Amino acid sequence: MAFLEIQHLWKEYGDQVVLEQLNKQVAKGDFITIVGASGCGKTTFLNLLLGTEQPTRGRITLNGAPLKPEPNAERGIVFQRYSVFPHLTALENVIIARELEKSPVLGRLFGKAKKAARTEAETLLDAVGLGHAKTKYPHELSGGMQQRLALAQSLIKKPAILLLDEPFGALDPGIRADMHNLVLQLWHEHQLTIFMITHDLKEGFHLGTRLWVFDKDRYDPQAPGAFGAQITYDLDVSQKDRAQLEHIIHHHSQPTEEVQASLA
Ligand SMILES: Nc1ncnc2c1ncn2[C@@H]1O[C@H](COP(=O)(O)OP(=O)(O)OP(=O)(O)O)[C@@H](O)[C@H]1O
Repeated sequence: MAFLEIQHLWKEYGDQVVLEQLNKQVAKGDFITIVGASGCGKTTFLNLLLGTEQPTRGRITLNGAPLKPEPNAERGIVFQRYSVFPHLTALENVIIARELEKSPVLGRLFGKAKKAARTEAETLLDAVGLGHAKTKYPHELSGGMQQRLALAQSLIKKPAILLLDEPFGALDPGIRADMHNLVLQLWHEHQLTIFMITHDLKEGFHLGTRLWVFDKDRYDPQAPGAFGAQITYDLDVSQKDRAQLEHIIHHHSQPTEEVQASLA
């Protein structure tokens, strides 16, 4: 049985077909990077995995059981725009992620449980390189530091699956390289299965073990919403090889200037 299985998955909004007939199996520990033209349904797909959106048809199973129809601790997400609480310090931001999970109504933990959450939050902040910034507020942190904080917030819930929606899109190249190393380290240490959307094909190739291209096989200019995107390429990129990257770019049906530039 596959760890995660996507079966005949469709997503439509009204008469707009966004995703069409996706079928995939994902093994535990896969690091799947996702590229595709703007608006082709990548975030919608992540929302289906997270449980904030439901398929129109088909289903996703995790260890053989249908995914719970709402977000829960088994799936964590980090967006491009920072999702941290502005009025809490870095440490409090991580602790509250645990509190909201364990005590969704009160949003508070007490005594031993609170102490344990604090210790875990401190360890995670050290792990993401924010050990020196525990008492700082988000506005006092750089973009890269805020994304590190968002990662720590997700990881304290011990997700099996981490969903990353262009988490480094807004960061400078140097900071991005540091974040790549951090994500690879966390993926390994926490034995995560990761789905990550990126606009940077080179980044997808560098980080992933599989690279998925979302694209429309069929397009009707008279009815742009009639056909949805499919996963047109599922490439094993675990063995990094520049020739393979050239191949992907060559066969990508809509090679954008951005993609070409990323090779330069
Ligand atoms: N809640 C919604 N209601 C109606 N249409 C939606 C909704 N969410 C997304 N869409 C539509 O679905 C399509 C896919 O959107 P989505 O955000 O998944 O694309 P994307 O590939 O992530 O784009 P980008 O790369 O620009 O972020 C778009 O045409 C969008 O307008």
